[in-house]
Amino acid sequence: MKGTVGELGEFGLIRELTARLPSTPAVELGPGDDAAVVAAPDQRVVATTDILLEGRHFRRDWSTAYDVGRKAAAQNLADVAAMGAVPTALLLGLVVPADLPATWPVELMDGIRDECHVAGAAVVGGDVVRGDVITVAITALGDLRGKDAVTRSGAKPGDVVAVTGWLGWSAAGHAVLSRGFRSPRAFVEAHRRPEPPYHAGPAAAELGATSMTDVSDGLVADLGHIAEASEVRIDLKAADFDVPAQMSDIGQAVGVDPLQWVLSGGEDHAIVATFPPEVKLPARWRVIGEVGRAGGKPQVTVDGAPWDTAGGWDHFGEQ
Ligand SMILES: Nc1ncnc2c1ncn2[C@@H]1O[C@H](COP(=O)(O)OP(=O)(O)OP(=O)(O)O)[C@@H](O)[C@H]1O
Ligand SMILES: Cc1ncc(C[n+]2csc(CCOP(=O)(O)O)c2C)c(N)n1
Ligand SMILES: [Mg+2]
Ligand SMILES: [Mg+2]
Ligand SMILES: [Mg+2]
Repeated sequence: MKGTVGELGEFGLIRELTARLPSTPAVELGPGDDAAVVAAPDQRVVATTDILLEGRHFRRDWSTAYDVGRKAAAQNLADVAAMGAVPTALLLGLVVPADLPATWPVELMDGIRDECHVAGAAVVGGDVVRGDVITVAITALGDLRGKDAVTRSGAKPGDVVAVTGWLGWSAAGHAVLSRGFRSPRAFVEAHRRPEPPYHAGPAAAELGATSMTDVSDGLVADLGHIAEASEVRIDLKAADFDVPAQMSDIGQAVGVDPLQWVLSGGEDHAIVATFPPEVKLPARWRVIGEVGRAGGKPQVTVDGAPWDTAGGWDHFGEQ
């Protein structure tokens, strides 16, 4: 495709974007009208939104448009899964400058479409606006299939804490990229394209998870939200985390303790949940700690002590 977004124009761009979407029988009415119509057999809908901003969440010299699309969709679809729901639909709000090559938003859409396919969802609409900074604002919807949502507030003292998915890989990849390197590839790829374990969300709900969240900001920070909402203490054991040898090598090379990435690196969208101790967890779940009584202050401890550095990303913090 030749030319810029400005040359295509608003409706030319919308045509190019929507032309790339498969027809999906589950969606009653897709893009093209004032709004979409999505079936909700459950009569409730799980809804969530997250923004990716150029410079803050991605760099065009680090990630392709396709990568950004995969990541933007993943970040939202993981939130749906973390409620115990199955992702169904997604809407894309897109801000782009007029001089952006038209291939960029088109490849972004390919990435979003493909990540939706992984999670079983469909793109049902969106909006495009001209602006100075590329902004990808996604809203995702999901289906609870008649079950209760798994919130952040149900953890009970005595529960076990378990996680599935990657931890620290995206942060290690970010450390590599921000020092001007492009390898080790596995970590750089993890930063560009997280792989949330979508099916683990609804599976955890079926197993009887008492609380759940995805790890977007960092494990300690995100478990901190569970500790606060559930009014409990969460105790983690560092020895329960395996730090891959290659991650340790990167840590050595850049002078960072890799446990920092595992415990407070975000953007891998692992799923972490609490379960009653009698629940038999499938092998994909790693038990990493337990829930205790808050004793005054809900908090997350590591090996018995409060985690003393930042537990994760804060958009207004010092990074
Ligand atoms: N501008 C806002 N208006 C209303 N609610 C908001 C706003 N920003 C965040 N929230 C709500 O606050 C809660 C926490 O938001 P947060 O973005 O930290 O969660 P998250 O989307 O799971 O994490 P992340 O954005 O790191 O992926 C969510 O329920 C979210 O809907
Ligand atoms: C260019 C660039 N610089 C820094 C980072 C790291 N980063 C940005 S946002 C975020 C937390 C999740 O965001 P949110 O809370 O908005 O979901 C992290 C770890 C990046 N990805 N790209
Ligand atoms: Mg959010
Ligand atoms: Mg989340
Ligand atoms: Mg966040």
